[in-house]
Amino acid sequence: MVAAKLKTEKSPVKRRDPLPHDTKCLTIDELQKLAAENMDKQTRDYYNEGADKGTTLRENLDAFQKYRIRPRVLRDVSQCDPSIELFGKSIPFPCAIAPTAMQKLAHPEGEVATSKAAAKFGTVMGLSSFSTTTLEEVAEHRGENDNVLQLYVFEERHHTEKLLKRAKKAGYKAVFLTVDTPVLGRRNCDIRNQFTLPPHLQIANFPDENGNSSSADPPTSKKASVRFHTHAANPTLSWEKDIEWLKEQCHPEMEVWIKGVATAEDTELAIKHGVDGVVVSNHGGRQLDGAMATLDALPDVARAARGRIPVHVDGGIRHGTDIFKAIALGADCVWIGRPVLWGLSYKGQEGVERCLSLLYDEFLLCMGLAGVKSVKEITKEYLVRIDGLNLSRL
Ligand SMILES: Cc1cc2nc3c(=O)[nH]c(=O)nc-3n(C[C@H](O)[C@H](O)[C@H](O)COP(=O)(O)O)c2cc1C
Ligand SMILES: CCCCC(=O)C(=O)O
Repeated sequence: MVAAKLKTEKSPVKRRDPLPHDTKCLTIDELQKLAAENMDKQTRDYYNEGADKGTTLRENLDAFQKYRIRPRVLRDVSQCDPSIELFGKSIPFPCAIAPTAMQKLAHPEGEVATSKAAAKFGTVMGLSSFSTTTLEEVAEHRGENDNVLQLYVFEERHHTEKLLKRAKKAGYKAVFLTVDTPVLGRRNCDIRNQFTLPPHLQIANFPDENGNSSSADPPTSKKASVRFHTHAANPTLSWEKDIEWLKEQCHPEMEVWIKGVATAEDTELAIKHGVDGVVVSNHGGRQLDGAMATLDALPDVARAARGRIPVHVDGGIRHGTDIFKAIALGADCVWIGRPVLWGLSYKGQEGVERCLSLLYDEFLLCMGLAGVKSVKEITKEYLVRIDGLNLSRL
């Protein structure tokens, strides 16, 4: 009698309606295989490769296998709530869409399809500066959703200034300054394939003097004002010179986050310089090959932040249990890069929804089976680390 009464007093947790199963695509690994069938070699290589020998790309994935979950039982998990708050709004689970460039290579609707999927699902989308759709067009499809703009601060500041004004006007919530790209990582497949955007696609955010969007021309071309080969990397960026400037351009309308932090020292500096949040990232293993896996870097960053700013992480997340482990090691939220591109390539908007939905279902299942009812309950108490044959508590 008492138990029944207690149950009715609980506020019911609104769960997402599950998508009907796609029996060909029940895991992110299957999604990757299905996507590969729809991409040409240049696109597949560009999306999937890591820098140099691919060590960091592999370790981003493998790092999750160093941990196992310590499930607790008899906890009444009938009302699990996987939602969190991001930018002051509730999102269904602690997972958002990382910015990835040139999404029309994956699907003709490109970034618009991703924005629609994010809106329908209710999570935040990160848009790359090097998108094949303008930031305004992407924003038109975001519904009630928040989007953030990933930023490369170019040596010619005026390009960045213009972009920031447009982002503010279009209602972007934050800019994520990518800081792991002072020089461009070595991507051997792209070199071999002589990677370039097909002529019908443009880097849409940077029109040339005649108002035409720039294409990803080879570096020899003089046509475009901003080209990703020449502009993504900016070796001159520094804490002192650029962060203050960026905050002046963005605040108070847009938050300033730093994407690509890996150490406690840089986390301290980020806080000292007044940034609003950090993303532990190594650019999906596409920049410094031999850098730490992001999951290995995360605990140090989270310890240094001491809850003063949010700490997010990306890299190698391919299953709901990976999200659980990242949260347990101190992340407030994770971002996913390649799985979204695979979803896009598989079925456009529907494929991205499928990708998010698979991860959501897996995460919710993991919470229930591990015995936690809310995301804030997920702590390192729920993990053990595997060292050879030994399991150690954290
Ligand atoms: C094809 C591709 C393009 C990317 N483009 C950008 C970009 O324009 N800006 C950026 O900051 N990060 C970019 N990233 C990195 C992602 O934002 C993210 O850090 C990474 O993909 C996370 O790892 P995951 O792919 O294993 O999830 C890109 C990643 C990929 C795979
Ligand atoms: C070439 C740099 C822009 C896109 C990017 O960040 C990536 O491919 O990782």
